[in-house]
Amino acid sequence: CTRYVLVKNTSVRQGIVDAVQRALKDPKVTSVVICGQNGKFCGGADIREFAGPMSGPPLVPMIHAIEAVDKPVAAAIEGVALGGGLELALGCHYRIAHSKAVLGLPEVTLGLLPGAGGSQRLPRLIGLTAALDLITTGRHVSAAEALKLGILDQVTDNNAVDLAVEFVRSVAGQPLDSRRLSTLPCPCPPDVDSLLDKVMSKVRQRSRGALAPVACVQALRAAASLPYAQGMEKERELMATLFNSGQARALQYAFFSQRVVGKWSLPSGASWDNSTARTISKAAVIGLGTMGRGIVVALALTGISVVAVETQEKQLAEASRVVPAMLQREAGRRRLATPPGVISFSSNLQDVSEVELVIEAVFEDMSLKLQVFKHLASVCRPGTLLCSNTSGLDIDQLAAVTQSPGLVVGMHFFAPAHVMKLLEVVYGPRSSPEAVATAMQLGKRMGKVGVAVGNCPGFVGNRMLKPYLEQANFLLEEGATPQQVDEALEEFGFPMGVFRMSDLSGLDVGWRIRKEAGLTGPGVESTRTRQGRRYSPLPDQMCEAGRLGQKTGKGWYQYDGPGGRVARSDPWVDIFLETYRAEHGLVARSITPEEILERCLYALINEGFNILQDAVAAGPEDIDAIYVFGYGWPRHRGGPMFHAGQVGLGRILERLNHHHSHPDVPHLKPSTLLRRLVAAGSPPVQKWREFINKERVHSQL
Ligand SMILES: CCCCCCCCCCCCC/C=C/C(=O)SCCNC(=O)CCNC(=O)[C@H](O)C(C)(C)COP(=O)(O)OP(=O)(O)OC[C@H]1O[C@@H](n2cnc3c(N)ncnc32)[C@H](O)[C@@H]1OP(=O)(O)O
Repeated sequence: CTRYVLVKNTSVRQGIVDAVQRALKDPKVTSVVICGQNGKFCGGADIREFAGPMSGPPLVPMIHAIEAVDKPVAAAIEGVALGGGLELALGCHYRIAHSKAVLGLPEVTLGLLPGAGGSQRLPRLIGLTAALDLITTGRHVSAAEALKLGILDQVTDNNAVDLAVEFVRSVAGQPLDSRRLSTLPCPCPPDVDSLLDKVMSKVRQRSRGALAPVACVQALRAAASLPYAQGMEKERELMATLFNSGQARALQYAFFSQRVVGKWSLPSGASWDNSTARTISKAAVIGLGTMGRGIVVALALTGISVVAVETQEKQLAEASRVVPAMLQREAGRRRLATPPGVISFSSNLQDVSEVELVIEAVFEDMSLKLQVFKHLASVCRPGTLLCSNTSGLDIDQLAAVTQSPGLVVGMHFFAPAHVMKLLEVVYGPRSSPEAVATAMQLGKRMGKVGVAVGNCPGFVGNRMLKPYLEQANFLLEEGATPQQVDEALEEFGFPMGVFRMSDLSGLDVGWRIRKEAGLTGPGVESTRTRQGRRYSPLPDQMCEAGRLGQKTGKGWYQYDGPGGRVARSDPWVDIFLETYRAEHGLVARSITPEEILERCLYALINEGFNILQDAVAAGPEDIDAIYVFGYGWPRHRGGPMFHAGQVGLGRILERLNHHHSHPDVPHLKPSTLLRRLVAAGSPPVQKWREFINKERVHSQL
């Protein structure tokens, strides 16, 4: 056995082709092991290569050549075998892995399918049913599961390369025909067509307009019904369509955005690589409503000891009963044998005196939060980090009532907090880099996508949501129905339209915020202009009528009683809207889905540009990650700012100008940043950060 070292600076693909050819020609070589460097087999193709023409030997013939070799070839899998990496391993005759290795074909998450033979070889190896699951979800599997599925031949806790070498030596000279997956039939269940139809309708429903999952099922149908060569032809055709689709570009952008946001920076120059995070082992959560309970579970799942405090006895009793069950369920879902963290419940704020970090999650009311922060400042030992789960209140105001404002940050979770991936980490002008670094690191430990954002009403996500909701309400005034608006947004790819979503979260949430802002409530005149701007009192009137959404069984839709989930249109709402329009002298007009999308989405995007201009978000990737991970923006559309680039900034500007000039559709004044970008020739989204920084230096923003 000779070890050929792949020369650095040569592309991996070229290196493999050369090494295999040399091994073939070398009579001393009886068998071949392909392994990776530094304990990692292969994470797949370099996604950045997809942006331009791919150079070097193509993967498909390379894998065919390996499969055709007449000496046994084994893949020794350590670390990861993902995408093209697993496809390469499938071309080998044997696969041997370390027990900690992770395998998968995640191409679907990048808008692609396993296009180097994976869609044809995997079902031939593990059967159509299991391959459909792995390929349409892109999920990663452990070595143990891969062994059970038949992807792997052996798994070891010791050195996988040594075992693979020993193994291929032992099989040298044995026939290899049955090991060449391309030559095997695809094991299928008897009712193959009905299985494929069922999976197709499931992925269509789940993926809401995404092309790749559908193409994956089509490729697997080919594997089930066609000879290998024709199946490969189908795989190539489907891959070519996906490869150049906007969706693949959007999903690949989303992959990198998720990683870019981890490299946070603050306007002060502090950043992820020059700030030190504290490692938290004891934390407290104050307030055990829906959000607080989810946060307790999220913390406990990371192994942190949590003091869970609730001063209302009834709420405390309920939380003490519900939270352990939630923890157990979530630990089971994550396949953890026992939940690692310890939770203690208390009604006494004094009990948080020994923790290193507190997350306040009480009712969204500034005076209450100020009271809690004052109390915490007196109870906690010096140096304790104080965080608020506020969804939009002023972090700086909270920091001002403590002795160490530098140790105060926002940690804005999204419901349910133990499930949703997004975490907005909100820094105020006085938040220290250490506090931001600690909150970001804690978020990462909880498996969240943390995004550092500046302090302004609503931060990033909810600030952008405001103009979106506002336009949706205006559209109702002008003649649309809640169903029409929701259908347009769901067709775009949102899991739920704006009105169905409002019904789910409760209409009273926004009502309370508007009351606090003095926009509605006793003594406020019922006009369509408030505080100098067009205002729609429609959602307030719904609340006044007791229609708070799903919880009351009635909202923009009707449900089968309080807590019902299935939304049905409600003639009451139609009459309510007609009466409202008549009272205000409004004449309903017909509104197209295009107008609904432009008015709602471009309003939201425009606010995104304002946020970038105000340096509340460091870059477009931050906004896009927030919308994809927290607000249901369809991932295959990249995020609102990426989408703006795909539509064309000139087009967005033109449509905003159009709607803005309409006398009854104000608030859509295009942002200065959008205008400056268009004037600069609409650079791609990846260049906006640089552009904004330059504009700022030259005081153009
Ligand atoms: C006319 C057109 C005709 C078209 C016809 C086309 C036919 C062409 C056929 C082509 C066939 C191609 C087939 C192959 C496809 C693929 O392989 S697609 C890629 C599949 N692989 C993946 O999706 C894996 C992605 N990566 C991960 O899941 C994780 O990164 C990891 C490997 C599990 C490691 O995780 P972790 O340790 O947490 O590190 P990260 O922070 O995630 O990553 C570290 C840095 O590495 C960068 N990175 C990771 N993977 C890739 C990648 N595949 N490509 C490029 N870069 C990658 C990541 O961005 C991080 O970078 P920094 O942020 O700069 O540190």
